Amino acid sequence: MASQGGTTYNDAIDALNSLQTPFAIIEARRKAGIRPDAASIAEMRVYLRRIGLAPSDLDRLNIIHVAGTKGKGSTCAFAASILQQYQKAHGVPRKIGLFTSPHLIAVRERIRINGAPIAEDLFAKYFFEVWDLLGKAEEAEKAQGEDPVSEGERGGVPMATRPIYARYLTLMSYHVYLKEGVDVAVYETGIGGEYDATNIVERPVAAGISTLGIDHVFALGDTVDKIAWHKAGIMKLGSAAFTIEQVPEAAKVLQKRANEKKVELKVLGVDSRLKGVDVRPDALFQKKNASLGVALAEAALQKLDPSFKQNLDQLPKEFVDGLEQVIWRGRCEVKTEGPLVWHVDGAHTVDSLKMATKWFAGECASRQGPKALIFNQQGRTEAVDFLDGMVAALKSQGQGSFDHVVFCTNVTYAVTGYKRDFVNHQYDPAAIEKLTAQHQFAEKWSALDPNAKVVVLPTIEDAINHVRDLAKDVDGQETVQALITGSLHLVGGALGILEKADAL
Ligand SMILES: Nc1ncnc2c1ncn2[C@@H]1O[C@H](COP(=O)(O)OP(=O)(O)OP(=O)(O)O)[C@@H](O)[C@H]1O
Ligand SMILES: [Mg+2]
Ligand SMILES: [Mg+2]
Repeated sequence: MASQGGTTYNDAIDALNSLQTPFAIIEARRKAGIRPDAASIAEMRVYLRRIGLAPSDLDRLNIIHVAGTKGKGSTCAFAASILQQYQKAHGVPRKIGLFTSPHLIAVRERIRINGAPIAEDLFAKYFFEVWDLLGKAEEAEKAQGEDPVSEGERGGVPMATRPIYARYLTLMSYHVYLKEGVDVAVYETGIGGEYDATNIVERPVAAGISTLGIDHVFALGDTVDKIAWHKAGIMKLGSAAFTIEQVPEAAKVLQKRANEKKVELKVLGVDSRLKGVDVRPDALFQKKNASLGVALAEAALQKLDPSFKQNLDQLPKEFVDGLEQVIWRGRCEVKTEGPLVWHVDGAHTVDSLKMATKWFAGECASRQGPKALIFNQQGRTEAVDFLDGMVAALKSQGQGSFDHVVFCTNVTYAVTGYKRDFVNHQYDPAAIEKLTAQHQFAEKWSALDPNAKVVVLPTIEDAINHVRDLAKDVDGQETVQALITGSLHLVGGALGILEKADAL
């Protein structure tokens, strides 16, 4: 597909959506057991070359690289926010990049500079520059009689002209950050580490591995040690490496791989200098993320600013401000709408859903009134087993159970359907149409808690309106406490509705 003369942000998002792997192909690969492997990295290097860059060019970005099952994005946000505050006070670093995934409200949120998502026009400009460079380079290689297939060939499948969605954005981010003169960039891995598109960086400033657990079982393996092997792949000889305390199986693998790579891996406890710092939410997992973020920022500043000296007794003011003023949308957010209090969290794994439910329970402790849940997770059959943990987590906090439970799809609006930034070809369209997953969730929840009033609704907008209606019936001091969780797409769509157009 050519750029078709389009130049706007919407054109770019449409072209980007055309790079999604369709559901049918994902299924076929799954059945054939095709997983990301070393060839994925080889291909990324070819694409990088085709946009005129060598891996050594990425050294200029002074990359902080973060992998982990949970807390990657939060850790990255802490590190970037600290660097931001440091810059305000010292003028160093000049420009801070932050590359994260997935997006919550708009695709361009994944590529930030100095805290802000890149502007729509800039996104479109760089998007099509990369698009055209890739097209022309492939043509030129073919014209010279080079076989562009052979280098990145995987199992006889020729390399596509352009990489798939997430990898395209990774590639584009390098182009953007180098053109814009970014001198430190914080990168969240997409899936895993070893074979993730972000792992073409050879000399990061530092690598950080956040909490490990089970997720992406098909790509990474079904045990925490297999998963740890992948995440350990971002540690590089000559770069600082940090992690936090992990379950023993994971810790062992990380250490073993660090030894093999001759990397000194520092295992951080909760940083004692965080005492008195208002890290939100006030939960252990977030203090671990913050501790990792601090260590990564320190490692970067040690390289970028010769006058920076680590203070082991106390965090500098810029660090405290960075931690306290960090903005990381869709995680543990509270929004009050009259007699209705929304709690929004994008948790979508077993452990993080328990965590999110406990956080919600804590928030509910001081309020009276019914509790409502809006939940979805699309395209993961195992998600039905996540529900037990949530029921148990609420009970264990002495908060009883949800009175109302709503399962909906990630389709944003009842009338207009998906916002462009959320179009997703990777899910089974028939299952969305029939609300298959949602009916399974409903059946399971009714078995777990026969007293709950469970409903299945087609869209996020319908679900929100349903809960808003509940709030019309509460009296006096009561409020409806609502939790929206299970998927970042759900949460992003919900924030878009709750805050209208200005959610970004
Ligand atoms: N260290 C942690 N351990 C367990 N749960 C966590 C941790 N950090 C964050 N969470 C939970 O996971 C949610 C997502 O956090 P975050 O965006 O930082 O993770 P991520 O690793 O980037 O996840 P994703 O897979 O969505 O990219 C948070 O809202 C919180 O509920
Ligand atoms: Mg994930
Ligand atoms: Mg993330």
